[in-house]
Amino acid sequence: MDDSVTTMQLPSPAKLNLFLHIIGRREDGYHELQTLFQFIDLCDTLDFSLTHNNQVTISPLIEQLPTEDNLIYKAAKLLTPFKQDARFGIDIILTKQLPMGGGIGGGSSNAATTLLALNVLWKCHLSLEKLAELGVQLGADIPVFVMGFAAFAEGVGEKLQKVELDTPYFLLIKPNCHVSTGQIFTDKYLTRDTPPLRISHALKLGGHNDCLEVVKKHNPEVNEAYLWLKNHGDAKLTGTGACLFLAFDNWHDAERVRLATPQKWQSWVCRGCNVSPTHAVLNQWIEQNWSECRQ
Ligand SMILES: C[C@](O)(CO)[C@H](O)COP(=O)(O)OP(=O)(O)OC[C@H]1O[C@@H](n2ccc(N)nc2=O)[C@H](O)[C@@H]1O
Ligand SMILES: Nc1ncnc2c1ncn2[C@@H]1O[C@H](COP(=O)(O)OP(=O)(O)OP(=O)(O)O)[C@@H](O)[C@H]1O
Repeated sequence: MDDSVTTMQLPSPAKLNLFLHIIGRREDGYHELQTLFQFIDLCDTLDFSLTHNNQVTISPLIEQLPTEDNLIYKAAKLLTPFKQDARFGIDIILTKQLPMGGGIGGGSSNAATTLLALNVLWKCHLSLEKLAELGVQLGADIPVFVMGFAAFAEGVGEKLQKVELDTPYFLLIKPNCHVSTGQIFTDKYLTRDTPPLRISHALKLGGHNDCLEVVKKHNPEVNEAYLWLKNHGDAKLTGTGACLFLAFDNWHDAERVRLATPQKWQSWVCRGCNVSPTHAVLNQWIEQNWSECRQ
């Protein structure tokens, strides 16, 4: 195998929940959702190098996160039984840009990117559907990153219908707090009875985020940032927070508000995407290395 097919660099994007309705709770504690996922072009980067030592290494270490708990490591271990050659290993370099505990799915995205890359480098030849089925064992947000299209999602977030959405610019703000998804979903004041919508209505009418009130209650700084952003338009919370976002028709307006954002909060202007940046780059890579991929 030549060098071009033993290394791969992929972007690992964030997602936004344009709305997040909780319509019920399953017996296992997981919640039945209706949500609209769109990717944004704010990304981590993962560099993969194939090895033949049967090891999975990840660098640099994420502070306070043992490698065994890193979703990248867990994703690699999930694919191990499907490797074409048991000696295959992988060295992964993670360049982190996405804030953690922000509700933008950085960890889930990293896991999905790893599944997609190793499926090719380790010649597992699994379908996207099979990778999504494996991924959901690690997290409800992983399937949408594996499938790679903007989607209306139901179930726990894994039943996906592809949608074509406007692609506005978003101002994204991260208040200085880390929200635990588990804590929000177990709060007794969380409302879990939004009536289910048909996809056509959901796309026409939009929606809200049922987690907002509970997240604001636990995190005064989210409330403060929400009130600030609301002065500029229809501010929304993504996932279980802490990140908030606001859509704009053009980059200049978004950047103008970003420049006015209190400096104590991290802020970005990014663009909504209907195709995951991971898939855009991966498809190019596969085209360039097609003959080796098929072996
Ligand atoms: C809030 C969202 O980000 C919206 O996209 C997701 O629903 C959360 O996805 P995630 O972080 O991949 O979630 P997981 O890692 O599977 O679960 C984290 C915790 O959230 C709760 N959880 C998650 C998803 C869901 N539909 N119902 C839940 O109750 C579970 O109690 C779990 O303990
Ligand atoms: N590769 C990874 N990158 C980020 N976090 C990871 C990773 N692997 C495991 N984690 C753990 O997952 C937690 C959630 O991180 P993540 O960046 O996915 O937050 P989030 O955007 O709030 O996720 P979600 O919206 O899916 O709940 C982190 O606090 C961390 O403990």
